[in-house]
Amino acid sequence: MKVLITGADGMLGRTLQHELQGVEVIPTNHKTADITDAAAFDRCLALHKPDVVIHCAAMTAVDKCETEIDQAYRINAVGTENVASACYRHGAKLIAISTDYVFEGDSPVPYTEFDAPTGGHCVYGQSKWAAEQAVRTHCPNHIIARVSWLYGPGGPSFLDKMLSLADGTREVLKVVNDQRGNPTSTIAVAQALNELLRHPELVGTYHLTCEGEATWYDFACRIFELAHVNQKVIPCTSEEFRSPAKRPANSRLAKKKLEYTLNYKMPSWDTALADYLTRFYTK
Ligand SMILES: NC(=O)C1=CN([C@@H]2O[C@H](COP(=O)(O)OP(=O)(O)OC[C@H]3O[C@@H](n4cnc5c(N)ncnc54)[C@H](OP(=O)(O)O)[C@@H]3O)[C@@H](O)[C@H]2O)C=CC1
Ligand SMILES: Cc1cn([C@H]2C[C@H](O)[C@@H](COP(=O)(O)OP(=O)(O)O[C@H]3O[C@@H](C)C(=O)[C@@H](O)[C@H]3O)O2)c(=O)[nH]c1=O
Repeated sequence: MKVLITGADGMLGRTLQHELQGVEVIPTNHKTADITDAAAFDRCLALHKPDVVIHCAAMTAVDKCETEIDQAYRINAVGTENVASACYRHGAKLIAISTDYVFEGDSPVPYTEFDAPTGGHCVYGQSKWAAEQAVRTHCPNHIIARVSWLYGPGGPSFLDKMLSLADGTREVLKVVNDQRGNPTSTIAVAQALNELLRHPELVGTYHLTCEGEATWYDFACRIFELAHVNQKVIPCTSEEFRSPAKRPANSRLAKKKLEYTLNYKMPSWDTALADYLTRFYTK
């Protein structure tokens, strides 16, 4: 099976290049397959004839999307529309990576695959929601895989930011404690995608996030604890730590589809984080 990856030089794309098993991987990037150029992307699929496209390419700088709105929609929404319609024309299954930020975050319980997002409060989430709708409209043979709070080899991620901020120059770090989600390793996502690739009959929306929940503050504390970094962290509200983009208060995703169709369990975020730091972190 041939699997073409868009945005393969990004954090998730790089992990997928190493961790996908038993398939031929065709990595593409901005230069070899610019998703905003519909004709060029179509030619790319005509050339490689993949069975599956894993679509990772996106504009992921959440705060930057607030000011560069056209660019966010050009890449995330129109780019995905191009990928979806090319997949349909060339008979490739599309696995499109989406995000917890498509939800508003005001539910008191984790969101399931059967809850309807609105796009949330920020431009990044809204443009990714437009991307999801483009996938559903233009390529019936698809999986929309929502992931969240990713970290992985080489970053960039919240984990990398925390470890670089803890350089001994700051007495305390303030981290928000009123946004709750599922910190997720790109390796755990790759393993779940391996399982989905073994089941070409499966379609629709899937949540692929690690089990268990944390606030960004909990996540930061555990990163420092497991990495044996001595950094004081204090909890704050999102009002105190002001950012241009409004993130969801509740980003937790329930993994009902993995349970119903494959009986597959994602690892706990704590175990995945410990494994990751053991493998990839050196002081
Ligand atoms: N990081 C996270 O915490 C989360 C990510 N996601 C989703 O997962 C996916 C992968 O994210 P992640 O790996 O972290 O993101 P990265 O930002 O690390 O990687 C995205 C890649 O897409 C590339 N790209 C941007 N524009 C284009 C374009 N026009 N044509 C081709 N490639 C392009 C970027 O290239 P360049 O650098 O050259 O612009 C980059 O290599 C995305 O869809 C993201 O929305 C979902 C939830 C959480
Ligand atoms: C750096 C820093 C951030 N924060 C807060 C800001 C924000 O509310 C939260 C996370 O900040 P970040 O900007 O690192 O993370 P952010 O870019 O919002 O992460 C998101 O990225 C996109 C791509 C996704 O799809 C999401 O799933 C999610 O992973 O932590 C602090 O409280 N203290 C700090 O020192």
